[in-house]
This record gives sequence, C-alpha cells and structure tokens, in this order.
Amino acid sequence: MKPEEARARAEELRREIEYHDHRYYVLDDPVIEDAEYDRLVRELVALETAYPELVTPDSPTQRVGGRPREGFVTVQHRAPMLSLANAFNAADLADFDRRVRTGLADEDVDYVVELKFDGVAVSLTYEHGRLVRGATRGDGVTGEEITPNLRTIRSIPLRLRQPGAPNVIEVRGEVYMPKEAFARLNERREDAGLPLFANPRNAAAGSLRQLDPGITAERKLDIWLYGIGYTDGIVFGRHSEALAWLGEQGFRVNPHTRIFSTLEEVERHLEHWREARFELPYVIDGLVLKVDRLDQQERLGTTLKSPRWAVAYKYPPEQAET
Ligand SMILES: NC(=O)c1cnc(N)c2cc(Br)sc12
Repeated sequence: MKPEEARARAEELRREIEYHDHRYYVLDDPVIEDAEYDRLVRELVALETAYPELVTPDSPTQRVGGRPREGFVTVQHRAPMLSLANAFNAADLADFDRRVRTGLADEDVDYVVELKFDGVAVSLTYEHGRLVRGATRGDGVTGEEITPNLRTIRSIPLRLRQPGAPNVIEVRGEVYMPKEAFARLNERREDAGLPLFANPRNAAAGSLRQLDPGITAERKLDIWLYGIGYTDGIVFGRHSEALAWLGEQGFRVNPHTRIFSTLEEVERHLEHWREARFELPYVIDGLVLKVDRLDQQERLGTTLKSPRWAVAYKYPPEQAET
C-alpha cells in the first residue's frame, strides 16, 4: 500500500471507530458487533505500526498512552469553576426563587433542572476541535492537569464534530464511577486484601489521581458534561441550548434534564427524584437549578464564590454510604 493510501485508510478507520465509540459509549446504542469493531481497531493499529508517522494524538489507538507520571502539574482554568450554594428544603428553594425574581424585576423565568452527580468535577479544553487538556476543579481557579487519565474515558471525544467547533472551548462535567463498577472494584480489593473505597465518589477521585493512566483505564469511569466555561467562538442564548450543542458535538449529556417555569413544577420534580434516584446506576446527591436565559444569568451575576442564578438542592445523605 502506498503511504498516501495508508494515510487515507487510517483517517477513514478513525472516523468509523469514532462513530462506533460515540454510539456505544455516549448513546449506549451500538450498531456494530464487537468482533467487527475489534477488526477495525486491529486494522488501524496495524497501519499505524507499519506507518508510525500516521499516529496522531486524537487517534482512538492513543487512549491509554504515556508512562506513569512523577506527579501532577497545576493549570489555571480560563474561566473559574464556580461552586453552588445549597438548598435543603422548600423554604430555601422559595428564598432562592424570590431572590431570582426580585433580581429580574419579576420577569418570567425558566429553570433548567439537572441531576447533581456525586463525582469529581473536571474541565476539558479543546483547541481547534482537539482535546488538549483535562483538569480537576481544584480550588476553582487552579486545578491538577490529568489529561492522560481523562483520555482513557471512552465517552470523552478526543476531537469534536467539525464544523461548528470554536477555536477554544472549555467544557465542564463530572467524572463518576457507576455503582456496579464500584461494587466490583471493592470486591476485587477485598480479595486482594486492599483497603476498600468508602463510596463511588472517593473511588472516582482515587482512580483519576492515579499516576499511571493504565490503572485509570481499568477503573470503568464515566462522565456527564453539564456546562461550558470559557469559549472564544460560539454564543448561546440559553443554558439549555448549550447542553443541546454539547450533545451534538458528541459529548455525553444526561437525559433527565428538564425545564420548568414555576417553582411548584420544580418541587414536584425534586420529590420524584427523592426516591427515584436510588434506581439510577450512578449516585446523585441532589439536583441543580439554573436560570436558563444567559442574559438573565448575567444580570443576576455571582457572589465571590457561587452564582446567584443557580442553586443545588441536596437530599440527606444515604444512611449507609454505598
Ligand atoms: N448538572 C450540573 O450542573 C451539575 C451536576 N453535578 C454536579 N456535581 C455539579 C456541580 C456544579 Br458547580 S454544576 C453540577
């Protein structure tokens, strides 16, 4: 095969494998048998072995790369990762709603209500559509650079759908360990006489902070994306539009998000999830309310550490920490 034929075939295989990764890991709706998928990957690995100059960082064969690190470097988030004020009951919610409506001179308000995932908040930076950096939240301004570990999470796209990707975009989400993976991991640790993780959040944090990405890759972590930090090339009118755009770009966005225009509807929704959350295959510790219109968010602004346009409604912790 001539080099330019090899290059073309490698790119064709990458797109096909990316398509199937998105179907399987993001949509949970594969359209190919495992054996056929493995054949595609084997053909790409063979091509990249025969023509090493073809290997690109965003090739699906480069998910688990690099030697273990000595330690983590810190990076500055282009836009700070805010924390959320908490609401624990109907009175707290009514206070939040009243402050929002007062701040908006009694304009109509839509709330986007999303699940609050009990995991590790991370920021993914894409430049020209390619994943260049992944970091933990840290103190909101400075986080730890954990790119090789995040690249092992198969539902994180290594490159965005073109066209439409801005030059630079930071997307925010929560890395978590599904309850089933957590139970299996602790079983293996018990058999090996290792200390157990107390809960899936600690297991996810411990798995992300591994210096060896190969270990992270074995931990079956996953991610939900729920926000956009800095971006230089795209403007949204509503948070719900930004979430839809993230889904179109290939990110894994949670299907239980809803939009309500009255507090009563929000409260009914929160009561539904008070018990229904235990049926989910991942842990949530509450739900997040956000004013949907971004111009209204702007007008409400933020306090020193958290937005006035969002609040986390928290359920009491589960009795026996799973
Ligand atoms: N859906 C969301 O916005 C969401 C979900 N889970 C979380 N742990 C957090 C934290 C912030 Br800050 S926002 C958010």
